[in-house]
Amino acid sequence: MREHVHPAIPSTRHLDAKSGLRALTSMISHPGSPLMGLLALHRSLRADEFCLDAPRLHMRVAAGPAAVKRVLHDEAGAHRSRVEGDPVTRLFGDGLLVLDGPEHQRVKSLLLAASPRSALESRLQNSLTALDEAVQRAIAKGALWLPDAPRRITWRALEAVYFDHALTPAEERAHFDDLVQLVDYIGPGAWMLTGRTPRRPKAYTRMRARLCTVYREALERPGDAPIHALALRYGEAGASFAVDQLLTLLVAGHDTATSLLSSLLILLGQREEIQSALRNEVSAAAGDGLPDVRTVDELPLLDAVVKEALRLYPPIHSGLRAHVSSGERAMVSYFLLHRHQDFWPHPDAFVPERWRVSGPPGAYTYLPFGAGPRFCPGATFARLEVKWILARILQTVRVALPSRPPRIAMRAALEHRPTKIRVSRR
Ligand code: HEM
Repeated sequence: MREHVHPAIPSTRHLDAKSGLRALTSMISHPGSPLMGLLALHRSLRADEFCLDAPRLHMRVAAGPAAVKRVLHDEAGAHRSRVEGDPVTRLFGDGLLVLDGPEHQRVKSLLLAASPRSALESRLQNSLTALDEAVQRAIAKGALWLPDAPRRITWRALEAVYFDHALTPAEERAHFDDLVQLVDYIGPGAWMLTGRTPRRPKAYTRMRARLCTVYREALERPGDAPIHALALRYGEAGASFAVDQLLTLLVAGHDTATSLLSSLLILLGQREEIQSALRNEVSAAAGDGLPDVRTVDELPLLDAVVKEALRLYPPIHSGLRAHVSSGERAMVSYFLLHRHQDFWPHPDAFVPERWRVSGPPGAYTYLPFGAGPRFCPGATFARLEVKWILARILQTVRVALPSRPPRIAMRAALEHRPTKIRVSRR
């Protein structure tokens, strides 16, 4: 195994011309994207930790288990989550993603305590009729547009379960573009090279105002959703802080599930035989009616397919950190880790069967939800909702890709370029 514990870390500056050109070409041409370029770099440098060096950019990339463990776990206290003034900080204010230290711990514990698996399961189960309406509306048009259709569905699920709020079609129409603008704002961009943070979009003010209203409703109407735990703890006086948490949950929670659902639909559109086997599995367990959340969660092929999609296309492709004293930026690349050729046979292929034989090939080789103090607090909910939505889609329609698979883009989450998935009733 190649691990650099006290490394003289190789850098992109050390690339020979041929490898550098290959990585560059991969970044800008089909089937490339910055992520595929990063993969090409990783394979060229043959190192589990390396530096990306460009004018105004110096970033350490952790891409092997030991290097990743060091950043996420062993040296977690030496890293801040965010850099002052970057778009994530400007958008989420004091949101969980931005907070560090004891305040981070407090908010995270509160949210985790308010979202035990049993409560998530029953809250999701209670919102299935509304969720199904969104699924049926999306497929009624004879095609599923990615990423818009999954975005609408997962947004609804998130608000129902975490905010105890039934998103109305009018609200959805009024704020869908706002949601997209917020996601666009925090994606990697020229600001990483220029150091100049773009202005916050107007959508920020509109979405915050909407979330303030949702929060006030929760203050007046107690319940057991995570929003009620925030309301109980922070009340009216701490409304601004609580709304920072809601905005964080909204964006972090729906954009990732959108990405995963899009990947699944694309992969199943390409692999008719797996799609068909999955449909049989769902039908055998649930017939044609609305499946039960727990039943769907326990289906073995569905579980393997979701795990493999998360490996191949981890929605959060990277975790960014900044070293507390040096300010040096570090990137944990979940994408590179999941396609590491020393650990995964056929790393770039979609092979759900690998999960039916065994688990991940070692500690810190498979981290779709991160690890250490900043692991994802929405992991359980994400798995439950995505499995259910996918099962419901497959119960109702066949999905087919019209042409070759779309390119992937390195946005806030990993995103497939806009794609039309044809659907036909079974
Ligand atoms: C398939 C869906 C999801 C995936 C793959 C995913 C993945 C991740 C990963 C990898 C991290 C750690 C990032 C890092 O290392 O910097 C993370 C953090 C986070 N996720 Fe998720 N996530 C998903 C869904 C959700 C949902 C549904 C929610 C909310 C309900 C959520 C809320 C968050 C928050 C708030 C953080 C920051 C945690 C912290 O900084 O302590 N995520 N997620």
